[in-house]
Amino acid sequence: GSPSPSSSSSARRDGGRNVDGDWKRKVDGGDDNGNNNNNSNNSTTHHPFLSAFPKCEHHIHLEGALTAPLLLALSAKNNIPLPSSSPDQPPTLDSLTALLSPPHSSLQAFLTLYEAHQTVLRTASDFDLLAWTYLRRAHADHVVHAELSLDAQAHTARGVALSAAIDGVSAARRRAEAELGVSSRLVLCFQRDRPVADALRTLREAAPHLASGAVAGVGLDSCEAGFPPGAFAGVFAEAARLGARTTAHAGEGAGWDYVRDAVERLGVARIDHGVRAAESAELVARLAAAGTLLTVCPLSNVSLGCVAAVRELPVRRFLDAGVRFSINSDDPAYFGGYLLDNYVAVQEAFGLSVGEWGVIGRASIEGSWVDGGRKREMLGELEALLKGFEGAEPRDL
Ligand SMILES: Nc1ncnc2[nH]cnc12
Ligand SMILES: [Zn+2]
Repeated sequence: GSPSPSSSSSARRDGGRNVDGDWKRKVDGGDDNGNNNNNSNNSTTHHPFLSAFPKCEHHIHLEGALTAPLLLALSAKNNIPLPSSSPDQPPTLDSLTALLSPPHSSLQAFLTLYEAHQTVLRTASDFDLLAWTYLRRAHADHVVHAELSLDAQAHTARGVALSAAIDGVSAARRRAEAELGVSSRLVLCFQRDRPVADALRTLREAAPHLASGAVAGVGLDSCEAGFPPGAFAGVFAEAARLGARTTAHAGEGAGWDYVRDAVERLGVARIDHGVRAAESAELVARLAAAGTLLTVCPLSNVSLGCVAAVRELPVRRFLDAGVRFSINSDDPAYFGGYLLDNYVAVQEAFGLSVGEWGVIGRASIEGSWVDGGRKREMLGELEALLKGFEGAEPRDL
């Protein structure tokens, strides 16, 4: 169906009384002022600088923001059963919460669960509710700009119209801009373990949405090892001709050579994850020289066993080498935290200075897919914050 101008009214129509009142509070994980109380430590009270930091999130899969309350509500609304360990024991809030909680045994094990869960998404208003719930939660972490990924093929393969998914997300994005002042973009990700021809078909179907601005760019995700980026060179060349921004997951589940392949053969100016690029000094120098933005996802990398702990990530290495990167949540419902939690985890592991956070913040803003005016607005807020905390100790940030 077509999206309504107000996502709250469309959600109400689809979800009946479940979508109001208690349910809404549970789904949002917070009270009606947008204060969150789930999935989080005392980040806000203990980290005045990181809480107030104007954040750009570039790597968040909307399907990865399907929290346990949202899964239960959409499963009931659309009459789609959730996978359960036993047929006569439907999942409960507690059992689902446990299932979603990290660690996950592998990227593939996580992806299998994630794909099973997203079958509860059927209508434009479901996508609207999902995107709005995420954007509202992100706003509580002072995310000022968000670039939202969507696995288009996973939905169209289940019979959901591409335009329904896109229209639903667009409605939530408009509302977030109007009510929260959060700017956002939509990124359609091709799944690299599906045929290249399928990606090309999806790109062509998305062309009108690229032209309208409802879709800003394309990405490449899913199981990485064995599916090198170069296979999609033709798709990415056509996407660029259509005016799409481009990014690709690389260097998460496979090695640094996949990062090089994505840069060389897909021509991307951004890499999602990219942390294994640190294994090649030559590639590190090249990424720094090109100004390529890596969208690093600390809690994701730990949750999927890519690294044993956040302190093992090449954060210092990248800062020292001048590699630009942003910090991101990837799939917050599955990896134990939203964006502020990821910022706090980085600070606890590395004890960065105000100046180093300035470098990260500027790269995040400069690397966002927004115009110069929006960048200047966000930079102005960042510089004012940095000035206010000049000379502060890392432990007080
Ligand atoms: N971390 C991840 N890696 C690859 N594909 C994904 N899709 C959602 N999350 C992903
Ligand atoms: Zn990802």
